[in-house]
Amino acid sequence: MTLLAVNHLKKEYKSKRSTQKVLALKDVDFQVNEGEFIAIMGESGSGKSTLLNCIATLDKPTAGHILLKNDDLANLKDKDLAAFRRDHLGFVFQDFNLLDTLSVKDNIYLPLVLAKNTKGKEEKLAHLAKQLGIEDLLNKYPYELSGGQQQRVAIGRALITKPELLLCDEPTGALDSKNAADILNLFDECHENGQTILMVTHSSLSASHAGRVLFIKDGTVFHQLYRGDKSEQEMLVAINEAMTNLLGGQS
Ligand SMILES: Nc1ncnc2c1ncn2[C@@H]1O[C@H](COP(=O)(O)OP(=O)(O)OP(=O)(O)O)[C@@H](O)[C@H]1O
Repeated sequence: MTLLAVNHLKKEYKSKRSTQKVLALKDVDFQVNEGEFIAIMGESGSGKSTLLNCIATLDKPTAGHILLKNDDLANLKDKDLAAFRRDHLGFVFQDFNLLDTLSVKDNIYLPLVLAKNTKGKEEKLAHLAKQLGIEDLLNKYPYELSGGQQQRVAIGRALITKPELLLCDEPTGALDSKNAADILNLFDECHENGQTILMVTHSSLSASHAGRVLFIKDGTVFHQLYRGDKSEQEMLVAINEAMTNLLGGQS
């Protein structure tokens, strides 16, 4: 079943200083099925973050539509956007974005507290903490943790509401290769548990964990690569080939 439909999305930015316009997205069109793990790749400036921000309702498209479970995001009123994000989306960013004044436990609880939906929070936390391997960290503070540990906590915070869609922007960008691999294995597990994931990344290695990779160029999806029966290693080779052929050598 289609969870997310991005229909002919266009986003134009008007420059503040000149009358020139920047066409960040020209015509982006794709669908995401429930349970898919999709990576979005493209050169710097190709519009990946713009696309993610539009899906996250943090930015408004100039034209086109985004539908989550057939509901058009354009119909959401500004005052309802924060609640929409809280109730339907999970976010994982490159720089973790945890609150240093809250313990790990309270960081993870935060979306439930904001949604006034704290019933059964202890069981939810216990389940996630086990899955994420952070059971011993719950009473610590973010500044006491390594980058990899902080990202685990951020994933816990993103997943505690059981969001329909997990949006990730360079989730391994600030991590060393060992921690990045651990986080990617966690995404694999989440995916196996049925979580739908959309991940923007520059990293072929990260993208090789996805079931499908969308390559963005000139404001459109100009190529898609399906994992199919390929191993991670074979997918990595295929992604690097696609990048070399289609983007002109970016790795
Ligand atoms: N708020 C803005 N105002 C004006 N132009 C913008 C704005 N945000 C993005 N752009 C422009 O839109 C285009 C796409 O930017 P975007 O950040 O989406 O690219 P990206 O693929 O995410 O790049 P990177 O990989 O470097 O993060 C770029 O030309 C950028 O300069």
